[in-house]
Amino acid sequence: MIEIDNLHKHYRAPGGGEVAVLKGITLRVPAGSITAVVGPSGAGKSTLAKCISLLEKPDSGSIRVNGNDLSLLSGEALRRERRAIGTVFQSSALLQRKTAWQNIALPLEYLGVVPRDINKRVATLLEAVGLAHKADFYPTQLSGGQRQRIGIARALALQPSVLLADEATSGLDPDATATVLQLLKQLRDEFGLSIILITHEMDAVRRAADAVAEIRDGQIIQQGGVAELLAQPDSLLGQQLFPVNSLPSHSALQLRITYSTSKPVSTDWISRLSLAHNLHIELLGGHVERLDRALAGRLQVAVRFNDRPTPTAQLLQHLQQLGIHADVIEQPPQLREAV
Ligand SMILES: Nc1ncnc2c1ncn2[C@@H]1O[C@H](COP(=O)(O)OP(=O)(O)OP(=O)(O)O)[C@@H](O)[C@H]1O
Repeated sequence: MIEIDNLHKHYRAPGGGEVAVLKGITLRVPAGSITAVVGPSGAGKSTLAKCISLLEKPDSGSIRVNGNDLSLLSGEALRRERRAIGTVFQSSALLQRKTAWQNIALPLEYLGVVPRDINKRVATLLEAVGLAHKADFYPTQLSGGQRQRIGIARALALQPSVLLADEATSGLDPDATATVLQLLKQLRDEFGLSIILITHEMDAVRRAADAVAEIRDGQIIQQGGVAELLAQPDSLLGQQLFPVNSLPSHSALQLRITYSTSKPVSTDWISRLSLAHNLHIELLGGHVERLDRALAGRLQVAVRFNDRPTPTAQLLQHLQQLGIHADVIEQPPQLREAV
């Protein structure tokens, strides 16, 4: 578990004066979960990453790992406790003259771990990241995704309870990205890690994160569980996670659909609704996806009645029973009268 409370950090501006970069960041990442931190360029994400990995000292606030406040430490105690946090960056930063095996072994050698234990630990880690067969390969002989997986194995060498991944999938192709994200989820579950995923890729957030926090101008402006945000019709983060680009449609009842997470949504709801109310539905745009723990969906649809229209309120109520929240975006005049 990592608990970040009211973290502040400023830098000296080159022309004099100070720039406040983090203005009271509070974030909790429980063991066995992945929280993504997103936000525009210059929002303070890297500064937050540097504070969490203890490369920068925050001005005030606390960073507690399993209850231990790391922001208060310095010298030997800081060096010792830094092990609680493993980091992996965009460029995996592997040493080019060392093999995958040697790169992973390095932090253990620095610590003076005996060779027999190093062998065991490196073998376990190579196995965990699925690259036991690449142990003797040099970084230049590995693909970008494989390098990143070795970087993750090295970050885990000292058995941290927190893994900080700063833009760990940026620049990787879709397959390599998928493999790295899958690995992070597997490590979350196997080792009960608290993972902080700093990223600008909403796709990565949707696929891997349990929760997400958006940081802007040094402050968290929205946060919550990914599934919950997707189920909130007006959540801006939810809209960024599942952008809905709709086709235009005229003279029809247009609905914005959001799948609930509290109630299972039957995947055949369109047929059920069509049969019950003698209507047909045009799908104008949207996104439905099975996330780790729920079915999430945000869609825009046009509803046309074949015969006598059902009052809109009744239709919305039926949708609610099917686990679907609907907002009316457009309603033709003849339907307004039918309500
Ligand atoms: N060492 C420094 N000295 C002065 N200002 C800095 C320093 N490091 C970062 N900043 C400023 O702090 C702000 C936040 O930078 P930071 O790198 O944390 O943003 P970011 O969200 O990671 O952006 P990006 O997504 O582009 O990497 C920026 O305005 C930047 O100019």
